[in-house]
Amino acid sequence: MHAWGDGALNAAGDWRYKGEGASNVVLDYRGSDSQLLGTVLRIRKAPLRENGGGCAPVLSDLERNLWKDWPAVASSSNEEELRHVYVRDVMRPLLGEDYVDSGVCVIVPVSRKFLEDVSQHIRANRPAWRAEEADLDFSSKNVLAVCDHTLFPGLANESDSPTLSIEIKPKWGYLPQSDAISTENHVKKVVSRFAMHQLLKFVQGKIRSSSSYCPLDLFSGTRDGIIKALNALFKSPQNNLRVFKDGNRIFTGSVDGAQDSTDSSASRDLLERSLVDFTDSVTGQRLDVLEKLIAEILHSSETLRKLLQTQQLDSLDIEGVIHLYYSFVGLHCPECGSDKTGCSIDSDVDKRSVLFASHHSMPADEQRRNLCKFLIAATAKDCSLMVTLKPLDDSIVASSVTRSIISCPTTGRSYVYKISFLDLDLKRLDKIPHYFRLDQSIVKFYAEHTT
Ligand SMILES: O=P(O)(O)O[C@@H]1[C@@H](OP(=O)(O)O)[C@H](OP(=O)(O)O)[C@H](O)[C@H](OP(=O)(O)O)[C@H]1OP(=O)(O)O
Ligand SMILES: Nc1ncnc2c1ncn2[C@@H]1O[C@H](COP(=O)(O)OP(=O)(O)OP(=O)(O)O)[C@@H](O)[C@H]1O
Ligand SMILES: [Zn+2]
Repeated sequence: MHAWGDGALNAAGDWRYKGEGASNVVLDYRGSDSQLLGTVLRIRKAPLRENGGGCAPVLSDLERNLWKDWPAVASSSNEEELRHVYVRDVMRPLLGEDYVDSGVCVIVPVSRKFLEDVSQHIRANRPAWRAEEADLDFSSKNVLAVCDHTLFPGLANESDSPTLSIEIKPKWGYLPQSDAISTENHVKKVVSRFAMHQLLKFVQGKIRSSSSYCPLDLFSGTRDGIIKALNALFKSPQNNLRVFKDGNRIFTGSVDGAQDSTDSSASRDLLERSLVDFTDSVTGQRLDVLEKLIAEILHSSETLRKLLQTQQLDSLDIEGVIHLYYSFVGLHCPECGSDKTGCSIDSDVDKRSVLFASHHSMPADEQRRNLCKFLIAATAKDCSLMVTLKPLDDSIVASSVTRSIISCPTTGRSYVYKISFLDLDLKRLDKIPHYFRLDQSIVKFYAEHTT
């Protein structure tokens, strides 16, 4: 990767808006320095209105204690270093070295002027609702430079065939079964978190219609389940699916300002047309072919299984973890039923009071390790997976011997592909009360509106 010197980032105009989430804006390089092609910058955002949910720039004393099993994480001195070492030391060993490229991540110093220029330059490309909520964090001294996973660096010059990238944000792939879940919230054990959250998002006006995508299908371990999930994602991409062609976003959902669900058939038609040089099939069938091809790749790979295992590190559920949190931070637990249920005749409440008392009296180190597992799982429930493919033609056969190759189950055409995880940021300890409130809102709202 490029040797970044002081002031390597001067020309804001060389960097193009590629996308953003709640916390970061990502730019790809469009300038003339060939060494920077294939690099993206990931720049932290800061909320425009302080909403009380903002994070401290680096770890608090409590968090340093929490993460002490990973010394480089605990001693991080700035946000970019924290992100980098958390991916390298915590997430990469869990998800697999082949799919997490923390090795080619560089922390690059930036000036305030560069960040301000970039902010101006990308304004028109940002979805209005994102721009109203946050701008770049102009106080950042560094940004992260990482590999652009929508491209195959090195293969671009060898072949004219297009590179396609499918980015999926899978969300929660399992149903929690913890004893800490109250009887009144039993629905959590049978309905996916994603489906329940859709209802709340719809009423809050965050989505225009409910998606039929079910993460349980994606993580089912079956080809048919994966195809069913992909089919629903293409019909209702929301913020769970994006497609890039040669690094340019060509398909997305409402989060990026695109039409959603019932309106997305027009953009699906456009996508079909963009696939003309990618699959060997006729119009009307290309998306089907693509879905089966992606399903084949995901089914034959260990990535979804590893991701699910990492999500399942949360075995106590937030209804159990909230008690560990209050003990760990040394505050009175406002959620605990133990002081309110003395006269209860409900045996579920009694049983759970005993369970929560045992959470509060758990040895501090065990509490700490369970909190770490919960937060690691939270990262795995929010990250994205990018599958990038390129038709394998004679010009790249020779250079692809060490790469993964898949044969399309419908057409037999061969593709070189890679799978990468994105957005493996650390979730902060002080977000746990928010997780509890959100969980309760989602499940209560769902229960009220479906019974
Ligand atoms: O809480 P959730 O499940 O809604 O997830 C949030 C995401 O909402 P989603 O439901 O995927 O649309 C949310 O995504 P959007 O902003 O809705 O695109 C963020 O990814 C957020 O993470 P962070 O604040 O960047 O650390 C996510 O927060 P975390 O829960 O991962 O901390
Ligand atoms: N290394 C990369 N290569 C190519 N595209 C990327 C890369 N990293 C991020 N992107 C694009 O930028 C978008 C935003 O990045 P990212 O998911 O890291 O933001 P975030 O704010 O952390 O997201 P979230 O809202 O999930 O917390 C991604 O959805 C993806 O489309
Ligand atoms: Zn408690």
